Amino acid sequence: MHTLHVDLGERSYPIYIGEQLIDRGELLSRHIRGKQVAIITNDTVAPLYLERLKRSLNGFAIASVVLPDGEAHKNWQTLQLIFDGLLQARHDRKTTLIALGGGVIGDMAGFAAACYQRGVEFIQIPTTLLSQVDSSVGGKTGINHPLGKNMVGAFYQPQAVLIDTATLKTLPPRELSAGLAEVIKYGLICDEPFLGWLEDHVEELRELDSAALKEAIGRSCAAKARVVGADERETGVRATLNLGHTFGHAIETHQGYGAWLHGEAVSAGTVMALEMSQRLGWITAADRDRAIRLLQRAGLPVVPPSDMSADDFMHHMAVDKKVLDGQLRLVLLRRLGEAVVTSDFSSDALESTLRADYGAMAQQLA
Ligand SMILES: NC(=O)c1ccc[n+]([C@@H]2O[C@H](COP(=O)([O-])OP(=O)(O)OC[C@H]3O[C@@H](n4cnc5c(N)ncnc54)[C@H](O)[C@@H]3O)[C@@H](O)[C@H]2O)c1
Ligand SMILES: O=C(O)C(=O)C[C@@H](O)[C@H](O)[C@H](O)COP(=O)(O)O
Ligand SMILES: [Zn+2]
Repeated sequence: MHTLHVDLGERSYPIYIGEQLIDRGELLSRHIRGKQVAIITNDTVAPLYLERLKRSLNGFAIASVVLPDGEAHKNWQTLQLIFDGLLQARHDRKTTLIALGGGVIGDMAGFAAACYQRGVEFIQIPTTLLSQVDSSVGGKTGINHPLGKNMVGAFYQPQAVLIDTATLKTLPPRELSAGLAEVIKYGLICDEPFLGWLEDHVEELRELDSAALKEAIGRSCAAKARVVGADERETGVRATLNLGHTFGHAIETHQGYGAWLHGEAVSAGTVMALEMSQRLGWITAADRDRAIRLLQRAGLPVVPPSDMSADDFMHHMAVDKKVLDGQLRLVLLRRLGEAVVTSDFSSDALESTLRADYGAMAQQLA
């Protein structure tokens, strides 16, 4: 087992990475204050891992809340089911919520923990690649609004993150690829050597090679912990973790939550951010194409949905959380391995980015 730390003063916590950690009850127990535990999961993950987790929490009074699966359920109605379950089981202020699942479960369970009786503790047990490399770390919790992605939520840090890499063995390949979009993001925004490593190991990752997975998850979590430790509430550098997300969230909202996976939308959005960075003369066409090729090799879409117009993008991007005083800010690349958050671009540059022929670009590189 490998342990990393998110350094946030009194809100600091460990990230444990290893195989079969779900069975390590003694590790989890260190982070549980009271006698009550509520496991929040969904109807896909529950049959796979819920009983094992319950067994390893021997001695605690355990309630479980099994939610309907999917991004389309990341909303108020589903959140209410968590509160219903906690109240029905008479959970008090010393209860600990455990999020067992992907990013949807982690974001919702974390938000429920932030709200229930004005705040109870929670632990993340992420079971998708995306949640292991990104969403379980950093304390962004929340739900979607029909008008915008993750528009209602709270910054609320977990007590611990327990990453059992063996859970990835049951993950569908499409979901694994979606997670790779966020892994590649770290290379692009802050770690160019990692990008080179990913170019050498992307096939191994897709084949679930355990050494490669451990390396990719460890390096991704270390990057995320570093950024979050420097800027917990996104007043500066943390916004670089949003590379590709302004375009990507527009895709997710416009297509209907769940039609495009988050990682898929981030991948196409990253291509748009690369294109814009190239149009501004910050990266070369060769840099852009290098990154697009890696996304393609990861099994990710690199072309935005054909039914989305430039106006559709502008409409959804206007509610992005990085918009300040009505001004759109985007995460772009100064070079591969260095991101900036900027509003320093002309409307022409944005317009031509939205109208670029991504289909032709993808075909040429495939
Ligand atoms: N809080 C953050 O910092 C942050 C960061 C990135 C993404 N997110 C959010 O995370 C969500 C996406 O997360 P995701 O990609 O994990 O999607 P997800 O939570 O929908 O999980 C993907 C699918 O995999 C299933 N699944 C989970 N673990 C499994 C396993 N081990 N075996 C088989 N199936 C399994 C799920 O039931 C689901 O069907 C989005 O809502 C996104 O906004 C949040
Ligand atoms: O942790 C962060 O900060 C991120 O931006 C990570 C993103 O991958 C993630 O999708 C996040 O939920 C997006 O945040 P939002 O504030 O744009 O909703
Ligand atoms: Zn993301």
